[in-house]
Amino acid sequence: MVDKMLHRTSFSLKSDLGVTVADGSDDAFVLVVLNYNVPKFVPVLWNQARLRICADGGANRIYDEIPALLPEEDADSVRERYKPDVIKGDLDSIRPAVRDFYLSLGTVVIDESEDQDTTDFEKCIAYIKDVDSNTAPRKVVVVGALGGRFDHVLAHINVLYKYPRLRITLLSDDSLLYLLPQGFSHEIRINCAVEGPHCGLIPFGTSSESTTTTGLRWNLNESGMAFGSLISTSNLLDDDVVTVVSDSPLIWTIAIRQSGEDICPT
Ligand SMILES: Nc1ncnc2c1ncn2[C@@H]1O[C@H](COP(=O)(O)OP(=O)(O)OP(=O)(O)O)[C@@H](O)[C@H]1O
Ligand SMILES: Cc1ncc(C[n+]2csc(CCO)c2C)c(N)n1
Repeated sequence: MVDKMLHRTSFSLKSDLGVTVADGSDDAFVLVVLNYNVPKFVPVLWNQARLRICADGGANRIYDEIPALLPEEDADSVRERYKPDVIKGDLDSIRPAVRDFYLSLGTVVIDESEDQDTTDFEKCIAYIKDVDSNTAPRKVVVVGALGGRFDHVLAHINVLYKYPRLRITLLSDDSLLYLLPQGFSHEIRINCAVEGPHCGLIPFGTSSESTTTTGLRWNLNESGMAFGSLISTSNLLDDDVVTVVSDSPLIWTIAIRQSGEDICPT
């Protein structure tokens, strides 16, 4: 009997209640900001996160783009309110003035320029795994993770495979994705306020000899999947619960619902 792993997108992207999810709650998450387009809902996510980490030049994005997303507020007070807890990386992209601004507010800045074998994103994930002492479930939401340079995007997906015990969600304005690790049966509870209806199951890295799903328009029934033959893209939700059983780790991806699309499938 394999254990069941439950997946649920518990964050909200729509309304800013100004509430941090309680530390220790199953829904608590760490927000990681990368150096790519900041999605418009980042201020909302920021307020729900228990810890906020910028990967090197991700700090420039917060400094420059959050005030632009909140144009009715004074830019300097927005910058003081949206202060990263930690900035980590090889620090070749953060502007000195941005580094000094956040240092003066008490942000912890960690320079690992001697490590040229792991990306700034992976350095942030290593911080969460090894340094963050919070005992809450290690859920991580990463923004600026999809789109942009293709080698970076592949490195982001590789980190999911390197840290299968962290529950890392990569997020953009259009999609989210996470790993369904090998050795579990997976139950994905759809949060229809945030995600759907287009979705996919991708055998990155390793092909699958046998995958079985329920809850999709085009289910797999002990089907093989591999690049060069079948991968499941442009699939659709047929239920608010999707189950996946596979002999391989798979990437689950689902569209972010755009405003105006609020229809749950059942
Ligand atoms: N063009 C891009 N597209 C997608 N992701 C990016 C892009 N540029 C940076 N990132 C992400 O943001 C993180 C911080 O980026 P930064 O610009 O500070 O450094 P970099 O020198 O490009 O990245 P690294 O030092 O990690 O190779 C990177 O580790 C990567 O995860
Ligand atoms: C085989 C191999 N390929 C590429 C790099 C380059 N690299 C990978 S991560 C990183 C750090 C970027 O901040 C750099 C420079 C390497 N080291 N080893």
